[in-house]
Amino acid sequence: MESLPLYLYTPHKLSAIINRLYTLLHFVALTSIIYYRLSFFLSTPSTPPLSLTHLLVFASELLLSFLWLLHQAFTWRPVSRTVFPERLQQDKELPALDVFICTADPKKEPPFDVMNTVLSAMALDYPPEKLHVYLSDDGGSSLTLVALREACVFARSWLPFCRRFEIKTRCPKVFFSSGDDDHGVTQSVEYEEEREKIKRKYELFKERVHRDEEKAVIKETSSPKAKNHPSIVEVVHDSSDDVVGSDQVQMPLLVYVSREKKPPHPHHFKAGALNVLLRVSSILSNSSYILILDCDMYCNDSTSARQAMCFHLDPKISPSLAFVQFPQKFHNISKTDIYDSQLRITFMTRWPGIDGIQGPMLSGTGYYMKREALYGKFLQKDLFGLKQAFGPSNELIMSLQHNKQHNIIDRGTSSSILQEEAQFLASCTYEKETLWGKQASNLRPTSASNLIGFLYNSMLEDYFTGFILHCKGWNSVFCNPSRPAFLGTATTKLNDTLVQGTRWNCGLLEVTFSKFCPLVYGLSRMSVLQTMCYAYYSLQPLYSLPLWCFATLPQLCLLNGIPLYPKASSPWFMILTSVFIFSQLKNVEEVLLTGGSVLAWWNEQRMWMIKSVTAYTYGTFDAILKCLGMRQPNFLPTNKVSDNDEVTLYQLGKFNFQTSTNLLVPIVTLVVLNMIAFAGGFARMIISGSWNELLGQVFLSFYILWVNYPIIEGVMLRKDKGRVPPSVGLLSLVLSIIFLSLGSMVLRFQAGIPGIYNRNTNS
Ligand SMILES: O=c1ccn([C@@H]2O[C@H](COP(=O)(O)OP(=O)(O)O[C@H]3O[C@H](CO)[C@@H](O)[C@H](O)[C@H]3O)[C@@H](O)[C@H]2O)c(=O)[nH]1
Ligand SMILES: [Mn+2]
Repeated sequence: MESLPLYLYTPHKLSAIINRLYTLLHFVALTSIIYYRLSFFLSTPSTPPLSLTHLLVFASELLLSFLWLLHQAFTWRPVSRTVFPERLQQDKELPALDVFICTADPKKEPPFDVMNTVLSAMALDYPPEKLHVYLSDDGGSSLTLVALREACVFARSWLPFCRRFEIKTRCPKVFFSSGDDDHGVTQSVEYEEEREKIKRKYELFKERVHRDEEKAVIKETSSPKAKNHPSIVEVVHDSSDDVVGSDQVQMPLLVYVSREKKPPHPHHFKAGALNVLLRVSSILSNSSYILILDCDMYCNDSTSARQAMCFHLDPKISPSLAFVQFPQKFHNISKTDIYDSQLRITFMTRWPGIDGIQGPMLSGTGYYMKREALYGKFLQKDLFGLKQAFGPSNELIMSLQHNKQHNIIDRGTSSSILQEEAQFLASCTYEKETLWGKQASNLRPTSASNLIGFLYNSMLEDYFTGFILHCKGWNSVFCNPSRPAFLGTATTKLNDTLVQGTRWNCGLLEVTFSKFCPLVYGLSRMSVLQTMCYAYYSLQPLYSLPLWCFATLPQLCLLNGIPLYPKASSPWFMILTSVFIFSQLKNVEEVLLTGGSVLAWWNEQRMWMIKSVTAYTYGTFDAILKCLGMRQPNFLPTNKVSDNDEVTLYQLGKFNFQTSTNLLVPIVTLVVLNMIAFAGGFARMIISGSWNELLGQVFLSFYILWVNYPIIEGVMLRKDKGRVPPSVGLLSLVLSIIFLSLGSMVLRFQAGIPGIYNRNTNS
């Protein structure tokens, strides 16, 4: 008898039809606009040189159109999936699971919160003897280690409590602060008593960790240790210690890993940390599947592992399935979400779309990875080759061959040799001359197109590693259950959002500039649609060019009375307007369909503009400098703590302009520039009656100002701490005036050359 399917796959046919129709219509309109521009340029070929402004605007239109086209791949075949974990085999048939949690900085990532993530992972609804939790501490902080030991003690009470009362929220901090006891067992006196008991233990645990944190703050203000320390591997809890049958509960294996760091050795940030965990875990537990979590991403649904297994254990898709990706969701999103911190479009529109092609991109956290996918397909017998690829550790090589062996359980922790070996695997020289972190296409003929571990080429290790996996023919699936499987901490400060965005976009361009540029490398290795999706991301930072252009040049021309767009009375104007309106309407439709509001769409528009002229722009510079070898890569972990004022501003939906000047000046300058241009242009339009020629440009400025009203407010109206500092406002005004005066001079100089502008007015 055929068993029931473990999951259901639902293509969204109606959405697909609507999306494709829209794509087609929009494509025709865009082509006609390009035709219009070209015929305009070619109509009077005898009068060179062409106006630079026209060319730049046209180039921007082309680039925007191209990015739009690439993006259509995400909307081509949207699907969704439903899982039936209750249909899984018995517990004893489930595969072993390792959980990797990374932390890097005890100040930005408070140990107590990290421990809550660890506890939520230990409490996953999975056979404890098959669950192994690893914490990587790149900060090398004794604080984290001590906190982990405390967490382990608390887990002895917390885990049985969760299991006994079928608690749903297994992150203790959330459980004790939310007040709703959403447990599966009906309320009882026994439960209440037990809850009180655990709560006291929890408070004690919290107190201890916080006390240590405070002590540490006094002691070490800046910790040079983070960059220079030996490797530490400590098995905090070994499940073979648990006496089965006694009233003591079984607990998962819990291991603390702090890899060695020494100044001249590159440590490759998170990818490096994950690779160390891969090696260390391979000789301790060597589970076939791995859940990867950022230290702020707690497990909000303890059944996520079983949900993921519905895909990994499905005989039809399992052989080629590399990972099951859950969306990143956040516990601290405010109603207005002014910074678009929830990354709605990524996880609600794009991932369900790409799931209908070859599967979602790797998203850094909240995914269940098949270990084998990260080990490449090496010839099993070639010991020399294996050592060249994986490094000198015999234990590690053995683990590759005995896939299901749980070394620590088989041999016991007493094996100090194993401990030593783990330390060796976490040393900073281990990877020298090996293939760890490399995409090995042309390194050795025997390992053609192989990768080992998470790849180092890009700071966006997730995007790049996922890309290479897909190129190698692996698939992924997107699992988006109604109860969020994981919840993280979203950025609630403009500065954090933009700094993070700069890192991401730099990471994307690092891939674009490499020989793995998705548009070229991907095309021969995966479907056109999947390539388009990856190419879209790899070129996303280029939005900065057209957005800078559209925020300055039409405005400059407007002030000088030079039209750039067709006359309002011409049919071309209609086409241009409808392209604008329909693309916005389509956007609104998407936002509404994914549960957002019109306000959310409006906020997304603004953040897209802001990010384009800051994060995308700086990310591009960073990537170029890095390519030229003029800049070292740097992964500054995102802040996971914020003070009360910041949170209040965010909750109120008010922009917090306490942002580094580098990031703030471009935004404010462009807004001020548009204010001047709009005022000047509008006046000119009224006085000279040239509305027919200038309407397009006046509207563009108006639209930019309308969307960015909160910035105007921040410069001119607000008096609170979060306003735009007057000095920045002044600097921006000066910069705008300089740009507009210099620009006007150039335009006048160009206009001096006969035959340039006189023909524009005829079009
Ligand atoms: O040298 C480092 C730097 C960071 N991390 C850890 O990496 C994780 C992600 O860092 P975070 O500062 O939270 O960056 P985000 O930009 O918020 O993270 C997103 O983007 C990253 C890629 O830039 C992905 O790796 C993440 O999974 C994804 O959530 C955190 O747990 C850090 O502790 C390390 O372990 N070592
Ligand atoms: Mn993060």
